[in-house]
Amino acid sequence: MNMRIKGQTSLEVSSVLTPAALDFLVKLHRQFEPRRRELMAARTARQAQLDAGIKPDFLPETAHIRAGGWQISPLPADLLDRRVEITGPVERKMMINALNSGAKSFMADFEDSNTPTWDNQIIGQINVRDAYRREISYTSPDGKLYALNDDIATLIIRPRGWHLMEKHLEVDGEIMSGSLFDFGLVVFHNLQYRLSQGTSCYFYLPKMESHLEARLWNDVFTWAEAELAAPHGCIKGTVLIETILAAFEMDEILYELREHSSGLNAGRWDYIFSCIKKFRMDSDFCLADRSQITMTVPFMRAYSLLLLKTCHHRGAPAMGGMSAYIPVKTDLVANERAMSQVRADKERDAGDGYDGGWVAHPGLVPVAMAAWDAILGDKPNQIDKQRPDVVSAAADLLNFQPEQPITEAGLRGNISVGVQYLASWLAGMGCVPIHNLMEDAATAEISRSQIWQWLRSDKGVLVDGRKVTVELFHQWLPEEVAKIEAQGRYSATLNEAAKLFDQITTADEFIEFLTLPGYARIA
Ligand SMILES: CC(=O)SCCNC(=O)CCNC(=O)[C@H](O)C(C)(C)COP(=O)(O)OP(=O)(O)OC[C@H]1O[C@@H](n2cnc3c(N)ncnc32)[C@H](O)[C@@H]1OP(=O)(O)O
Ligand SMILES: O=CC(=O)O
Ligand SMILES: [Mg+2]
Repeated sequence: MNMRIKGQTSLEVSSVLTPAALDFLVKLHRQFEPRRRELMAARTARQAQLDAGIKPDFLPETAHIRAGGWQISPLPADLLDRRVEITGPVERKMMINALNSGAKSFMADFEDSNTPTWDNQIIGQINVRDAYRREISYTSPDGKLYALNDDIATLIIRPRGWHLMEKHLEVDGEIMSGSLFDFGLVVFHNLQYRLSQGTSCYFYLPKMESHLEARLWNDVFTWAEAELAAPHGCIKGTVLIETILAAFEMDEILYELREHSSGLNAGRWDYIFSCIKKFRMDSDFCLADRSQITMTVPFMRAYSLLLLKTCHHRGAPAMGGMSAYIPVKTDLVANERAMSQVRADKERDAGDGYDGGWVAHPGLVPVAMAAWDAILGDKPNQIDKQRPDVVSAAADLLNFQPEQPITEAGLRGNISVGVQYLASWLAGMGCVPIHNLMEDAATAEISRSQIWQWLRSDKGVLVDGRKVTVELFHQWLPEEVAKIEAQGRYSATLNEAAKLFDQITTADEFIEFLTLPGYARIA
């Protein structure tokens, strides 16, 4: 077997990377890595078209799929009611808290909220394995014991996106895809066990840009089922629609995965990032401060309603995304503001027809539950609620408003969030509270890509008339770093984070994902 483990070895590593598991990963790599590479090259080619001013539209070659009367296969019983889904990194204590939170389902995250250090990936796999078997427990340094309740959330796993690699494992001299590594280990160690318990392995599939990428996931699922002697269609995947290009291919994505589909989710934060990234060279494109880009601005509303309509037409769950507001322990007024923001967000999604939505924190489960209970009552979901009234044309999806205000506070906020998040990420924590909001890789991407774009666009002008320039950025970057330093946060990684933030913001070429140069810097 031509394979090399480049990460540190330990008892934990050997318990995950057993000879049989490695054999499975090697086969998975050989089978699918060439197609993954082709699809990454196709992303680059598509970007060149966008840079040349060719606007995305619904695909003419798949019109027959959009017009067809097909539906996705029936859902398993434990995916019928997902009215509240909690999410969080694959950290042991948090996984126990999430499973016990009262939410119907829990997305354990190897992606946006996780720094993919070797340790996090391997320990995360152990935590997932123990959670599936209900053998997960934890004692905190101060002696508090964590164990599972009788009634726990259904576990759903989010592997890394197609662009991320696992540099600690080489097959035939090539480093392995992070998606295939995460997915492969989860199903290899757990699928047969889950089936023996009358359930299965369920996934969230992130950051796809086309239905051909969904076809690759579908083929990976089918291959894994055959290899592990599991019934075809038992693995299920919910696709995050979190890129502007995928919004034009929602029917096609559901169609590709129709025997493995458990619906779509409106991944709002990466979606906003994707809009900025894909139209970065469009002189007409510019978005206002990050705080202004809410779910009710025209292009976000068009996307969220189209997702809902598409899912229900195909008998698929439509899952809402995440408000970034989190409980504020130290300030009652700020806490009540956060709760009412989350309440409004969930009530809008539930009222529109969504079948459930994400929360970032156990303290938000009751608020979200109340919003869906009020609409659903005893029904598990509202997939039967059709939305023929929704018409989201290409022009609606591309109606990028508002362009203003861009403010000093918005620009400084983006610098502060970007640097703090990178400092945390480099220290191994992929999700943190900053300025009382949940920040993860997707929200931080918005902050840094906005500045890149404002620097280059004629429209990148502050409300007071000042143009956003490299000089202004270089004046405010050290000022914001000094404020973070004064709070004593992230001292070990702050300088490196500030340097990296400066590089990716001022680089001539747009860096596709901040986690790519970030990954080169972690062990
Ligand atoms: C764009 C996207 O991709 S969204 C999906 C990715 N993002 C996420 O999954 C968000 C996950 N959330 C989190 O990581 C955290 O809630 C944060 C970082 C936002 C806030 O963290 P903190 O400020 O440390 O939370 P806080 O101190 O209030 O935590 C209180 C308790 O709740 C637990 N907790 C907080 N969030 C979660 C969670 N999402 N899942 C499980 N437990 C949680 C903490 O572990 C802590 O437990 P303890 O009292 O037993 O020690
Ligand atoms: O993954 C979710 C998002 O909003 O991004
Ligand atoms: Mg995302």
